Amino acid sequence: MNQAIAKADTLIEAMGWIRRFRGKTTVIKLGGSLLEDRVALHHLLLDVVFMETVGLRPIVVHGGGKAITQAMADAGIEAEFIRGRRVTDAKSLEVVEQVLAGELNVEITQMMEKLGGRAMNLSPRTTCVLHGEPLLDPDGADLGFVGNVTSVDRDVIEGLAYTDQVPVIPSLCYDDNNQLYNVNADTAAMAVAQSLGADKLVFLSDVNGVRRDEQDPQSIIPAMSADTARQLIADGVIRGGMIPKVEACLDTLNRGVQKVHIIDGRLRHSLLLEIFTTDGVGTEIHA
Ligand SMILES: Nc1ncnc2c1ncn2[C@@H]1O[C@H](COP(=O)(O)OP(=O)(O)O)[C@@H](O)[C@H]1O
Ligand SMILES: CC(=O)N[C@@H](CCC(=O)OP(=O)(O)O)C(=O)O
Repeated sequence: MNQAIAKADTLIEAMGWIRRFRGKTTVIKLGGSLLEDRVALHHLLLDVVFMETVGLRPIVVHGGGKAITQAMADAGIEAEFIRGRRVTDAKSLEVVEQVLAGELNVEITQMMEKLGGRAMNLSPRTTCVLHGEPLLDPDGADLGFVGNVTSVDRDVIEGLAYTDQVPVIPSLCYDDNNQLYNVNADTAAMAVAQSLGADKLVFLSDVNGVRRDEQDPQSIIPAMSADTARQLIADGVIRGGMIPKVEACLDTLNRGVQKVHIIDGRLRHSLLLEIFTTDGVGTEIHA
């Protein structure tokens, strides 16, 4: 009996948070490192289904960097990255499209449906909601078919809320000439969050947050200012795949999204902990 009462207490405790965030949009970016861990992904999608069930509006944007690199290797193509972005020629783009739109997008949507939620895949193979243009590298490097999102079909995404469906969006966009581009998924999540005026943007990765020493989980920085983040990139403390993530956070804070978090998706219920507890987990970047 006491156990049942404790469960009821937990529900009552959650009520304040649920009221606070009901109807509010949270963009959740799933990284490829996390997508490799099916158990962690299962728990995470369960959190997303829970959020939707209690009236929050989660939107999932996903990458799949690790799976793309593996599929490219299988096709005999060597991966090359410049400042965390994959150089994408025509052949690589085919692989990227197959992995992101043909495989992961469908799998995530199906997993959510199996967990009792309703989800809708919005990909170039169904309904593409991201539009953009080629991304120009600041140092003039040729990135190939790498895109930058310039507009998002808000109406399509927001319309799904009326049918209780969670949008699931891969990081691909079309330009005006129907050319497809590979978009870094952190950048894509940022564009979606900005366009919808999201209340929260959460990056779920395979590290516990931004660390002073990449190898040392204890060196996590729980909160940092935009200036510190820029300095840590310049100093090389933040490198590789963490660069576009932090850059996306900085850009997002400039445009009115209130909170940006980088958290460990492998930690069970990290998403719910982030939203429904005072302390939160991972790294929060503030203006
Ligand atoms: N200062 C840092 N703190 C934490 N991780 C870092 C840092 N600098 C680089 N990284 C790397 O960034 C990776 C996360 O980026 P990425 O692999 O692109 O993740 P995702 O697939 O989730 O987008 C980490 O696994 C880590 O290797
Ligand atoms: C241009 C560019 O770099 N695109 C990314 C898209 C996937 C992605 O960003 O996946 P993660 O979230 O797992 O890093 C890529 O090809 O890897």
